Amino acid sequence: MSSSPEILVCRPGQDWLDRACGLFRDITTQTIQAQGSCVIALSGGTTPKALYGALTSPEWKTQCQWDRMIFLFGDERGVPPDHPDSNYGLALEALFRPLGIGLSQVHRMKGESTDLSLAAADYEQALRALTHSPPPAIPRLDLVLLGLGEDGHTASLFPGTPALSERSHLVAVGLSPKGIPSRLTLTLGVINRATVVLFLVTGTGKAEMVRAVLQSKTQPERTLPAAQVKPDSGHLVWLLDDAAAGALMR
Ligand SMILES: O=C(O)[C@H](O)[C@@H](O)[C@H](O)[C@H](O)COP(=O)(O)O
Repeated sequence: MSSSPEILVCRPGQDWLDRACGLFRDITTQTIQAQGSCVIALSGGTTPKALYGALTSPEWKTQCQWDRMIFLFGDERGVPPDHPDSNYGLALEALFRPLGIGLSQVHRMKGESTDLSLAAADYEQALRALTHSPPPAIPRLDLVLLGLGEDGHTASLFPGTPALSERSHLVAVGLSPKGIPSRLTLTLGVINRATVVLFLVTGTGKAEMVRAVLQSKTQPERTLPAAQVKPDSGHLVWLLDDAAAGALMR
């Protein structure tokens, strides 16, 4: 079991973005120095858009070794890549294209599949092949970026859903709150095996959930997926802006 999470708090906006970019640069550079490449699972939602914009800015884009990175996704919505909700679509437009990252470095989840269970199995197979991790090994990703939902979900692991309790598969089908198969997600086994897990959380809307996950004394890990992210031996970092951290000091 790893030590307790490292919690970093910055002023909102550019301070938070600069700290996020600095962490991304340092983690990827150290990993590439040590092993020649860095396998990263990108998070979804809207927060990554600001991060990608900062990483592709003149200040940061020359500080990372992009050609040594392999990009996976922590989760994907059940939509085609050109849909506005696609996590891959956002990364393609805001990160991969601007940086000229070759699509051979990118492995997307096929959210458009009419059979999400098959898409999950395919992604699991690709993940195992990419990381040379045949069953029963669990791939060790170098960096997993995560966001936090206001209900405590992370990736597409929603409270009380089968994907959250999935222990034998690396990738599962995420159910929408209405119970409709609508997403693909890495499962906790993969996430908790990572060398570094970095939560990127901003805004007052997340403050109460940040406090519930990080400070609650009533065993939040029993119900809140984000509280179940406890890397086995890796490093867990929460990068919060003042707004998201606002309830921690109460
Ligand atoms: O595909 C997704 O929606 C995400 O992976 C999800 O876990 C996201 O990270 C959180 O819901 C936070 O989303 P925001 O960044 O939009 O607040």
